[in-house]
Amino acid sequence: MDKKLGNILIVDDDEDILLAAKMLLKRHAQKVIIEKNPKKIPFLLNHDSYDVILLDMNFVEDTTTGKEGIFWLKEIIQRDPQAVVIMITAYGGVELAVEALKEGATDFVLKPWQNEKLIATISAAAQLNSSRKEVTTLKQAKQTLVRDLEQPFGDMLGESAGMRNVKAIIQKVAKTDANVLILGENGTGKELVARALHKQSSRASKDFIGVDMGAIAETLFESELFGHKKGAFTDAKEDRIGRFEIANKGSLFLDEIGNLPLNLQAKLLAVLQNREVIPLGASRAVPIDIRLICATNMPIDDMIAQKEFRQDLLYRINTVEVYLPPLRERGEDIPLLARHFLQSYAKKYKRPEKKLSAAALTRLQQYHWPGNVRELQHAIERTVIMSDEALIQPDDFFFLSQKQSTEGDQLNTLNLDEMEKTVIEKALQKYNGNISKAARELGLTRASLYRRLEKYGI
Ligand SMILES: Nc1ncnc2c1ncn2[C@@H]1O[C@H](COP(=O)(O)OP(=O)(O)OP(=O)(O)O)[C@@H](O)[C@H]1O
Repeated sequence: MDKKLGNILIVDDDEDILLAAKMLLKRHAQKVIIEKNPKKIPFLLNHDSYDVILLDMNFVEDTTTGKEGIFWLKEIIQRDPQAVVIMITAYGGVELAVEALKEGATDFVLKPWQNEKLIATISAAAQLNSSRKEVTTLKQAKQTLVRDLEQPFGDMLGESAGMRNVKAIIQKVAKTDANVLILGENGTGKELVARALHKQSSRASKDFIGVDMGAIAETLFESELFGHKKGAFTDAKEDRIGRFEIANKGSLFLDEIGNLPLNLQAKLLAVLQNREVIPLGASRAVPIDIRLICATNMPIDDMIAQKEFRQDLLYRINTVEVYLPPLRERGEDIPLLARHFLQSYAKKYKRPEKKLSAAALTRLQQYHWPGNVRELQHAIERTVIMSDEALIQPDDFFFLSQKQSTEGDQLNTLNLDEMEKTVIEKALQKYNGNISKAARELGLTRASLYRRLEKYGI
């Protein structure tokens, strides 16, 4: 028999009613839970989720006014505004029914009930519940998609040997379903490559869903990726679908994969092997069909040697590897990128288009760009806003390293890590410890800056 009524909870202080309802409904429902004592309602709500709740209007303490029923109805709705509650009463005056409906009840049945009528009422309520769930799921999927669409995403520029190599790999693998791992420092264009892979793949008409593992609290990784059922943990107030499910049939981009803790690496590996996810608190697995693209700026081979990253997971995610060289190693791309950013920011800020003097260009090519293309982009953006001249001169650019030298506070090391640490400290000093401002100045995301603070113990 089709158990389409789902999970039903019945709360009534009349044991005969409870047993009769259970006998009748258990043939149509997946599970029927009965309870005599309404005070158990909070406990029951915390421990399971119900598609429909049948609630008596009158309990022994207050037999006719319906106040106790309304009180428990409010309790239920407060805990779960989506709950579908049908009130039962033998004293079902119209007024009481209307009051219950106003308080959020879905429907009303009178005792003694006709079996067919009761089933029809519950069936309609269960359908309403599943529509509500569907709407919530769609809303969540839409929010994620809108966020992704809002991300700036343009063409990938660059004619250096390094960039030509990157574009050639993209062309070869985009059409396959091979898992791709993109390696490169922050701001080198890893996300751009991931999007290009999706755009040129057979999944292009489906979704590209990105997850920045560096920006999610460790405790939320699992629910974010795999989803959860209501009640799976304290804050799980409603079902939530994970990014794997949202990306189904499309591409899933896991940025900063090096941040995934070891226990979750094992779970991710199982998902990739079995091609299905089990949301937290769920008993059934959901099949998934995604193309996985991962990226990291971390030295993944060192992490494997240190046993911080699983070798077997690396083999799963790096069928093809794409390496993005840092901008300082592809200086010939700088003029092209700089002109492109000059043009787009002039348009964005409605400023007349400026040109770069030869000296300014040389300066850009000599700088070491720790924040790579993102830093160049921000440097140009600032110049477009600040400079009034049509021809941009070297002094129109502000770099952290320039500031240091004019302050007589030069870096006395050529060790990249030490340089980076010093530059980060300077940026924090400049902005009185404001992470967002320092990150923006450095051309890093907040998450990347946090990781570096941890790395250097700042
Ligand atoms: N080759 C390129 N052509 C044009 N724009 C680029 C190029 N590479 C990077 N960008 C731009 O630079 C910025 C940073 O790129 P992206 O976010 O892809 O870098 P990332 O390596 O993923 O950074 P992170 O490691 O910090 O997440 C974006 O605005 C992107 O559009």
